[in-house]
Order: sequence, then C-alpha cells, then structure tokens
Amino acid sequence: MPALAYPPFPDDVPTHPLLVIDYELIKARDAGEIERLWEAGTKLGFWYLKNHGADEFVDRMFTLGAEVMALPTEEKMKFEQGDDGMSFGYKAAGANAVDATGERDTVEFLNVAKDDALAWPKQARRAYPETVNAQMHTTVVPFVKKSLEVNNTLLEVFNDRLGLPAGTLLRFHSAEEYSGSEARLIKNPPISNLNKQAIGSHTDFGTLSFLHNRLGGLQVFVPGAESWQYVKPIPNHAICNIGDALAIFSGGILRSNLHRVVPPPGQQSGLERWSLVFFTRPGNSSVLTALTQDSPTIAESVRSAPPGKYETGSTAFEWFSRRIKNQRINNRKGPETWMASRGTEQIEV
Ligand SMILES: O=C(O)CCC(=O)C(=O)O
Ligand SMILES: [Fe+2]
Repeated sequence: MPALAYPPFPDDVPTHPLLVIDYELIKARDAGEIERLWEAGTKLGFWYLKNHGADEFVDRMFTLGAEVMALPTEEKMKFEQGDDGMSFGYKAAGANAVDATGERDTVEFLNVAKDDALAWPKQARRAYPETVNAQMHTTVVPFVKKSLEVNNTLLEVFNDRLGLPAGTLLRFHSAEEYSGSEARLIKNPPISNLNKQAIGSHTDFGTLSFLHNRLGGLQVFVPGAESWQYVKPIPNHAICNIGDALAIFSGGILRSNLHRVVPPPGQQSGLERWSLVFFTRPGNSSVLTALTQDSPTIAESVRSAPPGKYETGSTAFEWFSRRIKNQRINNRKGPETWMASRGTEQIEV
C-alpha cells in the first residue's frame, strides 16, 4: 500500500475533529496527556494516537491484506466465519446486514484470532489461508503483539483513572485466556454510491480498538449531533476507540460511540478502501458488568443510572457471539434479528 499516492481528504464534508493523544507521553505517564486521554474516552470515546510505533507492522499487514483478498473466492470461502457467531476467519462482502431492513454490507474482511497469533505455529482457534500462515511469524504476530502492548498501556491508564486497584482491567484481558481479541483486515471495493454503507452503524463489541486507515469513510455519530460526521485519516495517526465492554466495566463513564463506514468522499471516491483494526476484547469468561465493587467512582456513576443498566448477565463470549451471529444475513428473520445484534447503543450507554 503506497502511503503517498492518495488524493486528499476533502475539506468540504462534515468532519469531526478528534483529540490527538501522544502515546510516548502516555507511556511516560504524563499527567496532562492522561487528562486529555480521559477527556477523549469520556466525551466521545474516539481519539487519534500518534507516536504509537506500529507503522512498520501496519504497512506489512496491508501488504498481506492485498495478497489475501486477491485469492480466489472459493479459496477464501474455505476459511469462512460460519453462521454460529464465531468471528475468526473470512467474511465475504454482503454476508452481514448494515441495518434493520437487511441491506447488505460491502466489505470483505479476514479476522485472525490473537489466540492463534500467540500460539503460532500451533493452531489455537482455527486455520487460515496459506498466504496468512506464510506470514504469521513475520507479519501477523508482530502486529498483534505491538497492538496488545499499545492497548494494554491505554487500559492501565484507564484502570488507574477509574480508581480501580492496579491490574484490575488487565486481569480481564490476560494473554492466556481465550478471547474474541483479533486483528481484522478490511477491504471495501470502489463504490459509486457514496451513501452506501460499507459497515453499518455499530458500537465496537469489545474493550479497545486500534484502527489504521488511509482513506476517509469512517464516520461517527457525535452525541447531540444531527447527522454523521467523517473522521479524517491523518498519516501515521491511528484512530482508537472504546468498545462496549469497557463502557460497561466503567459503568458508562467511558463511552462506546456509534460509528459506521461509507465509501471514501470527494476526490477519494471510487477508490478501493483498506483498513486494519486490532480489537482487544475481554477473556471469554469475563462477565460484562460495571466494576462497582472495585471503584467508588464507578459505583457512583452506576448509582445515577437506571437500575440494572450495566448488568448484562452476559459473558464476553456470549455478548460477542450474539452480536456476530445476528448480523449475519443467513440468520436474518426480520428487523428483530438486527435488534438482537445490537450492543450498548440499545441500552443507551
Ligand atoms: O474501517 C474502518 O475505518 C472502521 C472499521 C470498523 O469500525 C470495524 O471493523 O468495527
Ligand atoms: Fe467498529
């Protein structure tokens, strides 16, 4: 993916600025930067992250993505996710709904489980195309490890700022326990209808997402706004966001915000769009509930919310499987299937 050759993101479309957080300062526990991260996490739940040190791994992942998506469809389909709520593997374009009417998505993607990357060369969760296997050691594993380092650092900072005892959030995300954590390579083909949703409106299912894209198309629905706004890609800046699990653990203090993907705007329209995400998600057995016992700050937040709002009664595994499964067009019965795929946006976190 040559990073240089893209036409500019337009300056005449509604765009929402995000705070830029400096990962080096966060690592150094700079108090001012931690406050800005806190502001980003509590107000919108999205921010840019610079100086994250992942660019080299990201570039290699994009090259791998192009090779994988160029494989014949029948080869990719051997590694399909299936309809049972498993995320790992390949998802063909059109396999997911983007809304309650059952309109289909336009992206294809491949998800590689963090458990398979960390167990490599053993298989933990599932098999992948040979093209991926051949670059697991050189490309996928380094990207996964780097992403885990970044997300775990951010988690530690949120942990302390939430008033949780040291290590509380990390214990829900141990490398050893199987989880839904995964790397996702996404391709959206050139599409002329700029309103056609590539990925429908959603909140992320897990804890933290570490996203890399080159072209516009990502949009956020800012609280209080009347319409969608683009997030402009900035070279070498990742886009990070909070998912449902962290919104729930924090009793709604941290925000899991709605977002979606449409084709790139302006001069970028008509181009193929690639993106790459690492999703950190809690260990499968983690119960998704506000950590009121561990933090007076979280307890206070929950006291001012409707009773039971953050008691999902669901493990991370159940939450995640339910959402994946009910997005699948093959499982669709009607609008109720889409509603069953919803996360915290439905409980208005
Ligand atoms: O491609 C993007 O910019 C965002 C992807 C996304 O939101 C997701 O996969 O959950
Ligand atoms: Fe997302």
